[in-house]
Amino acid sequence: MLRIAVPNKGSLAETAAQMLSEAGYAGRRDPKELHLIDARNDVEFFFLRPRDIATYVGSGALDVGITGRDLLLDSGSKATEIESLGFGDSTFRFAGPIGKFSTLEDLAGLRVATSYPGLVGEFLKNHNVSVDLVPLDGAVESAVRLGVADAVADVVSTGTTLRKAELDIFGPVILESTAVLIGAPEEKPGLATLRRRLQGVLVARQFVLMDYDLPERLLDVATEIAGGIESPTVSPLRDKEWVAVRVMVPRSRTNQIMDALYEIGARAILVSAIHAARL
Ligand SMILES: Nc1ncnc2c1ncn2[C@@H]1O[C@H](COP(=O)(O)OP(=O)(O)OP(=O)(O)O)[C@@H](O)[C@H]1O
Ligand SMILES: O=P(O)(O)OC[C@H]1O[C@H](OP(=O)(O)OP(=O)(O)O)[C@H](O)[C@@H]1O
Ligand SMILES: [Mg+2]
Repeated sequence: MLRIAVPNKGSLAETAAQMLSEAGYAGRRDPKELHLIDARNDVEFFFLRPRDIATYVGSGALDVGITGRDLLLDSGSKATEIESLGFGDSTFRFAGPIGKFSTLEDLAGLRVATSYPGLVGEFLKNHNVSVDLVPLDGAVESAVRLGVADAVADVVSTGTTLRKAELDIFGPVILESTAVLIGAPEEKPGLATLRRRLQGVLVARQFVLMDYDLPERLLDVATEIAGGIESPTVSPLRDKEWVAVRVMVPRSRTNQIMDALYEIGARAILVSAIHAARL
């Protein structure tokens, strides 16, 4: 039975649970539930703090887990990143009082507050800048105003928290993070099925099906606009000069592609959602 660690709280928890449910796995009914056996799918879920997941997986106590790339690197665990899961994107940045710092070197010898000391310490070491790290549990943006640090290093998503604290980002990007599937040093049977299922969910989220009718002589031009994953499916119509075409297209480009196809002469363009996929 594959043992899977899933975030029980925080930014990643809801989407992770949703993704597993779309992949056909059982979900917990009570948000306080910490353990769930899904016998039908031969997996066992452990709901843990996202920060701790890399530790459990790295030690081999659990086989795989869902966490943030930043949390994985911060933990120093032996777990490895298997693939990104298309949600929980964030950037990890330095920030300080507006206009005070411009380069990483400006931080030398100063106090930097963070709740990711492993990640930030490693980054600074690689850049030969020595600072006094101030480890905090969260809300690190307040550390400058309250005088316990000169700058912070933290997760930035919309930037709202930094603006409210009157801080500004500076220096190089520490890390581009996203939710990732991580695995124990030794690969376990059952992992391939989980990966295929999660990839199916990603495909279903990222693509739509597009059907349209087209004069056959325009097929090459239409294929330039939307080529599908391998190649478009083309079916005959009763009118011999026309064909029906079906392609998968990236959801984010749906309207541009519809406009372009209409422009060259496609008609009856219909878009439908994909509920599940194995490519
Ligand atoms: N806006 C965001 N705020 C915080 N973390 C985010 C955000 N967007 C994505 N993440 C990612 O979520 C993970 C942090 O999740 P975690 O549950 O530890 O923290 P949290 O959402 O700050 O929850 P809490 O502070 O309540 O513990 C990291 O991988 C981080 O990059
Ligand atoms: O750029 P933004 O969209 O404002 O998001 C980033 C902020 O969100 C997170 O804080 P969270 O609410 O998790 O509180 P915490 O710092 O106590 O973890 C993170 O630590 C940043 O402070
Ligand atoms: Mg937080």
